[in-house]
Amino acid sequence: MHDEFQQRAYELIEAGRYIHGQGWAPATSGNFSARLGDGRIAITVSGRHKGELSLDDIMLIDAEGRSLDGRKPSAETLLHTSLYRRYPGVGAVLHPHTPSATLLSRFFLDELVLENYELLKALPGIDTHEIRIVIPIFPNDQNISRLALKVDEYIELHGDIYGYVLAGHGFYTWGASVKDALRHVEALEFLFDLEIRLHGGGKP
Ligand SMILES: CSCCC(=O)C(=O)COP(=O)(O)O
Ligand SMILES: [Zn+2]
Repeated sequence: MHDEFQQRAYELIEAGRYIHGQGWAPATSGNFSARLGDGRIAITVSGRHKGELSLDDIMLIDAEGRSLDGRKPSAETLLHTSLYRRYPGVGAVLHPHTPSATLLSRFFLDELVLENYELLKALPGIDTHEIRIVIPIFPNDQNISRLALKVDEYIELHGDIYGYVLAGHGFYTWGASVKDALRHVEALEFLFDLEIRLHGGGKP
């Protein structure tokens, strides 16, 4: 019987294999995390290849993002912890570097509106295509704590979001479980791709 850390870690390993297999985490890009019942967070060690993760590539941090084993967690850890802080129901955060999310900011300035897509029903609480959701696009920033603050302030001002894009970088989305978050990755990447094509881009 695996303990909770191992169960979440294996889910992240499997998600990483799938995400990399789709071409959504090239080289060592992307990072993934899952929250445990006691508030600690299992997260990918910084710089690891996300398609070839093993148990040793997943580590534990506290809710503030501090390493609990001396290793270096993802460079983008604070983007994960601020989402867990804001959303108590969130159990997993996934950050892929998909082609469409990376290209999106070349087509849209500071937000993407998604509406009238049946696939929006893959997102939590949505049961009709007759809905309009906004995916904010933030300028990329190497200062992750400043970026995390900017995302948090946006949510405070505009209300809940399903994910966000970092310009020329990738996107973040989350869910109650790793499985839910992965469904949101797939749905959003599909819709980003459609919007790019709709606005004159070829298949990225
Ligand atoms: C080579 S990708 C640059 C860093 C990045 O954007 C990323 O998602 C991976 O960083 P991590 O520290 O989580 O491995
Ligand atoms: Zn990244």
